[in-house]
Amino acid sequence: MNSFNKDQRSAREAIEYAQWIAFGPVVFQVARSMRNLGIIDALIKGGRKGKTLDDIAKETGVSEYGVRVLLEAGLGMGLVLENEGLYSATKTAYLIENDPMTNVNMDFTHDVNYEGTYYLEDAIRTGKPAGLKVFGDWATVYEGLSQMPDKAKQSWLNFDHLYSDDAFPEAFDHVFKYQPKSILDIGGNTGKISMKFAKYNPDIQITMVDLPGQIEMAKKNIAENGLSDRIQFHATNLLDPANKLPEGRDAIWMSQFLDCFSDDEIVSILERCHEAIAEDGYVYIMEPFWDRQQLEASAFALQQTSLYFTVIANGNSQMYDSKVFFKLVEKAGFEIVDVIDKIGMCQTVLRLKKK
Ligand SMILES: C[S@@+](CC[C@H](N)C(=O)[O-])C[C@H]1O[C@@H](n2cnc3c(N)ncnc32)[C@H](O)[C@@H]1O
Repeated sequence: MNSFNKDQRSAREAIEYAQWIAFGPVVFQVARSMRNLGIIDALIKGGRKGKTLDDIAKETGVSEYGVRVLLEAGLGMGLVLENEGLYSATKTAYLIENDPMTNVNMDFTHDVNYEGTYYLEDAIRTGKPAGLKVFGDWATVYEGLSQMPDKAKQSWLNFDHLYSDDAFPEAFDHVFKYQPKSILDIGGNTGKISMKFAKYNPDIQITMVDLPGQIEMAKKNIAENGLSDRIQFHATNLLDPANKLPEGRDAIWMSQFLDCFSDDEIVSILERCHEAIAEDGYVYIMEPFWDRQQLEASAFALQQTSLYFTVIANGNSQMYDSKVFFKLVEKAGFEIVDVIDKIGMCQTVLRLKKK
């Protein structure tokens, strides 16, 4: 994919596009309100023939005024069609209502990022996640994740899981091909992936590494799934270079983890992986690199997700361009042995060995 090397819009399209950007937050809230108030659902149920504004107001219980302003905004946004007073839904409206990826992205944008993104400019100027204050007084979102309001936490988890869930078991086939006996799952979060490892292979010894708050969350989930005897825990903050990793495992797994760190922090964590891993072991990294996506829509979603890291998560990380990331891996003393694209919806799996 190389769609970023020329300006593909005519002057007229550029004017329209600039207005989309100028009204971006309004456009977003209109679509979300139409979804939440049942207006898109009513439009879809009206089929191609469509429904009158009155009918939609009666059906949804929203005032005529409310339906009118949303429908009119929806016309300009390409969500709504109008023919002789009858309103119907477009394909885009159908996706806003029914597409799981679109819904997870919208909820993540609203529940986690919307308020905080107001402070994006401050975040860029200071290198700090200036929007995180809307949730609490933490240095990074990860310290506060287990204490975030339920709705925000759920939308965060849904977002995180959407992009990694469908990468399994395909991603594991690339790990178990080399028959590791022990594995570190770094940044294991809820314990979901450690549990998948445990179920995939009954003999492998698993250690999950994460911050203390997440380890507590994971311990509970793992106990509820009856897998406590299979998984050990190592609570640590890897931002501190003095915090070493448990040694001697013959595989290290990190999925959607290193994107939580800056360039220098990634090198520091990988250097500690280098120290900790068995001499002939492999490090596996699963990341959604925006430059390795098949579709422009996927690259777009990842490029915009980077700003969540800037303003909410930690102020200094992102969804990486693989060209930038690969240099960091090599700087830490690793050689990239395999690059496997098209894992699940958007992931790439890297296999590294010590140089
Ligand atoms: C985006 S989640 C990845 C979850 C999981 N690996 C997956 O693929 O779905 C990142 C994880 O890294 C952990 N993490 C972030 N900063 C950390 C730090 N400084 N030390 C240890 N773990 C950290 C977070 O707590 C979180 O569980």
